[in-house]
Amino acid sequence: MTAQFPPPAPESEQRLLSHEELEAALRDIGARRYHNLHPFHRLLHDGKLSKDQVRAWALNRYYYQAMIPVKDAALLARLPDASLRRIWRQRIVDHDGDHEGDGGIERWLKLAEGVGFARDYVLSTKGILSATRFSVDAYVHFVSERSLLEAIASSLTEMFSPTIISERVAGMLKNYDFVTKETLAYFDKRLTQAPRDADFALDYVKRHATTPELQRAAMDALTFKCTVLWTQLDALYFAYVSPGLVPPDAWQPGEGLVPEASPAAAPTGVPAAFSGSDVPRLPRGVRLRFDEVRNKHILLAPERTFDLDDNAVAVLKLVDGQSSVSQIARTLGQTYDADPAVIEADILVMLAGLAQRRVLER
Ligand SMILES: O=C(O)c1cc(C(=O)O)c2c(n1)C(=O)C(=O)c1cc(C(=O)O)[nH]c1-2
Repeated sequence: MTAQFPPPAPESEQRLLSHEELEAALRDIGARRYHNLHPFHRLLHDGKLSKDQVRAWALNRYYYQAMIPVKDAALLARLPDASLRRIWRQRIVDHDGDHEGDGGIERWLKLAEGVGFARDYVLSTKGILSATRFSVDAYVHFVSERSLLEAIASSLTEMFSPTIISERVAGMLKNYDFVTKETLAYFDKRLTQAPRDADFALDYVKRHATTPELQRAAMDALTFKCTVLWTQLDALYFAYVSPGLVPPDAWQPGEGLVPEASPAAAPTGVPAAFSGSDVPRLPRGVRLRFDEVRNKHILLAPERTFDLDDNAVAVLKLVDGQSSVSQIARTLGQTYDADPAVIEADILVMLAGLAQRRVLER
């Protein structure tokens, strides 16, 4: 039997690269794997996403932002000398700020609030996708467990971020009327912070990757980090673009938002309860629609969508601006062979909920 030997590594993996060659190899990884190439980012920058899809991005990315200083603190704890720690600790200050209301995390919260989220909902991280959590946590673990060289090399994606940030900010301002320059203020500071951080990390990697094996480890670390970013966009695409399968417990459009002021609101802000003789109707601009991608009915309101359960769909199909609640209950009673009085009681609760969210009026 012929023994199986692993194929010899290509020459580039065995030879010690010059600093220029190493940098070129690292940049090549970014050119092929950085998240600017992901379809979700293309859609985001080209203005092809709905407001809810942009919200899903802002909400999920918050978790990345919140964990970056945790990752940097793990790395800082492993740095052996004060001169390195002095440099690295600036990253934590950049994200956490020097005082309440300052720093990158705070600016990202403003971004999330700018697209409609309630701050506490974002801070709770309740609605983020599990895949976001897994990939961000994997980055923190990687930096805590691998060699210092690999930990530092994994931050080198920042070499590529100024280009994507410029593209993103210009594209989003041009294409979304609900996005303002103030909302995107987070990115202003990144345009100077990222190159400063990347220069330091690149210099460190060049000086410490002194064997072909160490150079390979640095390249692998950068590849891993590109995957961390890419996976987050895969998860967003799958849940909120196509096929549009939002996992249980993840954010559903309409959740965690600050209620928008609406002229249809009652003066007290809370609409009075419906009665059987009321004739419910959809306010102007609100429509019942079948979402082909998600294969279910949704209520489409300006800048918002609401998921509906089967009962709500059955009722809303009969909301025609002419039938009273009691008439709708009678029709459903006949259709489902059920007691109209019981149905009416259920409908009244459901309609009150929809009216509170300003997608139903009388
Ligand atoms: O907007 C982006 O596309 C983008 C990318 C990256 C990156 O490449 O890792 C970072 C950031 N932003 C960012 O804002 C940030 O604070 C950051 C820290 C790090 C890191 O690995 O330490 N990457 C990034």
